[in-house]
Formats: sequence, C-alpha cells, structure tokens
Amino acid sequence: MLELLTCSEMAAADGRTIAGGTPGIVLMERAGQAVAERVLARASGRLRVAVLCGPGNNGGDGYVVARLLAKSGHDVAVHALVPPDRLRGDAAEAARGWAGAVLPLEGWTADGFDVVVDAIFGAGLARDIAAPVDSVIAAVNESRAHVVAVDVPSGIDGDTGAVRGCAVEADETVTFARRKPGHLLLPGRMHCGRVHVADIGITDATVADLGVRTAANAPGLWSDMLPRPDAAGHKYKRGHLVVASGGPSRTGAARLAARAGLRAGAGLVTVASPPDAVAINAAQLTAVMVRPVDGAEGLADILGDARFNALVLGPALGVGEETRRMVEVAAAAQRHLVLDADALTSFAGNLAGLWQMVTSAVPSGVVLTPHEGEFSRLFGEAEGVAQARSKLERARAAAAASGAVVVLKGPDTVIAAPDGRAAINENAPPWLATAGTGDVLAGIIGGLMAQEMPAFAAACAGVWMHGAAAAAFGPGLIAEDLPEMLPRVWRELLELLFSTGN
Ligand SMILES: NC(=O)C1=CN([C@@H]2O[C@H](COP(=O)(O)OP(=O)(O)OC[C@H]3O[C@@H](n4cnc5c(N)ncnc54)[C@H](OP(=O)(O)O)[C@@H]3O)[C@@H](O)[C@H]2O)[C@H](O)CC1
Ligand SMILES: [K+]
Repeated sequence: MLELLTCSEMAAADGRTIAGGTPGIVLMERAGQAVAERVLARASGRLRVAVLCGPGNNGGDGYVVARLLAKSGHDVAVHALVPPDRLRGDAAEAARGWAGAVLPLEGWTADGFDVVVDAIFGAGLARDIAAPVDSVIAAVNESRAHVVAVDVPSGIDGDTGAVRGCAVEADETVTFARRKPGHLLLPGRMHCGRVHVADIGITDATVADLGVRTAANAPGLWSDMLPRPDAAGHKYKRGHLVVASGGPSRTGAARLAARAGLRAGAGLVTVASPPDAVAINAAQLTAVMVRPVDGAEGLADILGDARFNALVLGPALGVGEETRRMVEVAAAAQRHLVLDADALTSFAGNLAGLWQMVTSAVPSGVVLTPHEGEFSRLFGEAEGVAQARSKLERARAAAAASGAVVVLKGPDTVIAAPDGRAAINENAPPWLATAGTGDVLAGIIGGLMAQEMPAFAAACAGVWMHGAAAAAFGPGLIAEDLPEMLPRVWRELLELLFSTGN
C-alpha cells in the first residue's frame, strides 16, 4: 500500500479495472460510498450537508455521496458548476441518481452547513482555479463546516501537491486505491487533513502491473534490508565509518555525524581530524575514535586500509579545492560515500566534476543529501531539473544526472535513486529543522551504509529514522538529542520486523 500513483497512473488503474469488467459507475458508487461513510462516521444527529460538484467525475462522486447521505436522513444540498445535463458518462449517470434539486455553485455560501463535501475537482484538475470557483473555495475555507474532500482537495495538483491558484483546506480527504504524490508533498499535504485510502476494487495486482516507481517512505519499503544484530556479529563485521572533520573552530558537525553513525549501528567510527583539531575532537569523543588526517593526502593514506568502508564528507568541512580533492580521493577509493553540506557546495556550478567522481564511486553507493539551497546551487542547470514540475521530479532528475542517490531534504524530503525509484518522507516533525540535524542525518545514512545497506535503502531508512528520532524526542529538540533517540527508534523497528516476521 506504500505505492503512490500519479493521476495518470490512477486513471490507468481505473481503466484496467473497467476493462477487466467492473463498470466505471460501480467504481464511482464505491468511491461515493467511501466518502459518505466518512461523513456518517462523525454524524451525530441530522446534518446539513452541502455537496459541491464539479463538471467531471469528481462531481460524479459527489452526486453519489449526496444520494447516500440523503437516504440516511440528512439534509443535503447539491451545488454544481454545470447543470446535470452537461455531465457525461458515469458522472451523468450518478447525477441521474440524485432526486433532489441541483443549485448553482456560483454564489454558494457556507451559512448553516455542518459538512461540506468538496467534489469539484480531483485528478482531472487541468489549470489554475478561476472565477467563480475561486470565491466558492474561499467561502469553504472561511466556513466552520467540517470539510471532506473527494480524492484531492480541489485546487491541489494530485501529482505535485502544488496549489493551482487556490485550494480547499480540508479536514479529511478520501482518496481511492492508493495515495498520490500530491497527498504527501507540500503544500498539498497541508490541505488534505486526515487522508483515508478507500478500496474501490482496484486490485494490488492491477497496481503492481503499472510498475509504479514512487512510494511513501516507511519501514515496509526497506526493513528487509536493515542490518540485523546477530549474536555472532562483532564490531569489525559492522563496518568502519570515517567522518571528516573541519578545522579547530568547526569540529562539532563531524562529531554529530560520527555519533549518529555509531548509534545507527556502524561497528566503528573514526573522525578524520585536521592535526590542529585533534585535541579538540579527542577531548569530546569517547567511543568514536579520532585520527589526525591532513587533507586529501592524509585521507588517501588512511583509505589504504580497506576496513574503512564508508565515509561522510561535508559537514563543516570547508568549501573549496581541498574538499573537492577529498571527495575525489574518497570516490576513487570506491567506498560507500555520503556527501553533504560543504562537499556539495564545493561543486556548485561544477556538476560535471562531481558527476565524474560519483560515477567512479557509484558501484559502492553514493548518497547526496542537499537541502533546497545546496540543491539549486548544485543542480540548478542540470538536465531535467529546471523543467521539473515538482520536488519529486527535481530529485529524480538530479539522481539521474548525478548517478547518485539524492536526498532532497525538507518537511517532505524526497529520496530518489538514479534508476528512477523514489520515496517521499512524511514523518518529520517541524522541530526537526534546527542547526546540525543535517549532520546527524548524514551520519545515520553513513552508519547504515557502513553495515553494507544498499545506498537507496540506507537513505530511505536514514531519513525515516531521523524523523522518528525527532518525533520521539519532541519539541525543544537540538541536534545533539537526535543520536540519543536512535536506540528507541531501533527498538521500534526491530519490534516491527519481528512482529511482521520479515
Ligand atoms: N479510481 C478512481 O480514482 C476513481 C476516480 N473517480 C473520480 O474521478 C475524478 C477525476 O475527475 P475530475 O477531477 O472531475 O476530472 P475529469 O477529467 O473527470 O473532469 C474535470 C473537468 O473539470 C474541468 N476542469 C479542470 N480543471 C479546471 C479548472 N481549473 N477550472 C475549471 N474547469 C476545470 C475539465 O475541463 P477541461 O476543459 O480541462 O476538460 C473537465 O471538464 C477523481 O478525482 C475521482 O474523484 C471516479 O469517479 C471513481 C473512481
Ligand atoms: K475534490
């Protein structure tokens, strides 16, 4: 159920189900029933319900809802953008099932309604909302009614989560078969309220046949690839992560990443520290080891030891030629590699240079973890990025252009692999956006890769664990708190693994 279907993939699933013998009107009936059930679930006493119907199938769903709620004894008013005789196909048939009046949508006001069912536009939204629908949406949003959106809040683009001019702010959204990217990407997610996914008879096999490449990020996506604690295991079997530290006044970021890597389960973690910062690092490190490593030369030296199998480069490392050379050394050494912060900014405008290094390292896995600013500095001109319609498509294009797994961070972090797979994360609480949390994320991903977790799975798992750790700690979180919450997140994950037996 983690797959996310675009509007066209949903239409294809619809079409295949209809071709398989289920009439479209049956799908519409089931969709309408699912929405009506949500309204009835919260009904206490007779409700005044306004069903706002658009000119297409979303409106068709609305007519089914209206009929079912009226049959359950509620006071239902239907307001439609076009008269029923302008409807076509299943929507026209659904409208024929509605025995009540159909009033104009234009000029509708919310006075006195307990519930509004938003059945204006769904997957078929084709352009920005204009008059007269815009003022109706404003009236919905100003009302005190409980708003239930059919499939997608009207005005939200189901593929991108963008607001097309204006959009309904729903308390609940009932969608069908699977969620869409627009239900998870911002701002769309903020318009949906609680999202319910209704089964309307589109089978898992039909969805699987679509070859969908986008999913919601959750343990079900990668838990079978999580490193497992095994009794016979010893620390050398769980890899050795190296985190490069910045100079004497900028050592905290590397220590945050290093501690996160250890808590993520790496057998050993070493901070590769400039000689003049060794004392500072050593004074603050215990289980994490520290070694004097002088720039790219020094890094090349220690990477002669194959036991250093994963690296995190970037946190407060410094922007410039030396950092670029360290990335080059690490990539050439074919180790698992997480590039964050300065290691990304050092390649700003020189994607080809980064791409060249990354392709040499890709077999062992490279994960880039830019926030939006680093992303645009690095990928602004990349093939396909400028034309991308959404954060999901931008991350996908960047992964394809760089050959690396790209983690485009934010409240709706997208993880994209060069082969087209992508996941959208939705468990990050607002308080995660604080200084240093990016360093911790890089360390978690590095720690998982040190244990030989494949790059895309490690990036998805790391992003999810990072969000779960923040949620576990709660508001007031600072970056140092995050690694300390990982044991609790691990416990949750392992309980989940053993309960689901995979
Ligand atoms: N399995 C399922 O997912 C099922 C989904 N159903 C429902 O079908 C809708 C999709 O319907 P809808 O969103 O209404 O799209 P349609 O293509 O049917 O019709 C859209 C009409 O609206 C016009 N339009 C589009 N954008 C605008 C706009 N900004 N302003 C004004 N009018 C607009 C469009 O006109 P065109 O000129 O673009 O053609 C169409 O007339 C889905 O969301 C589900 O709710 C099935 O009913 C059940 C199964
Ligand atoms: K809608």
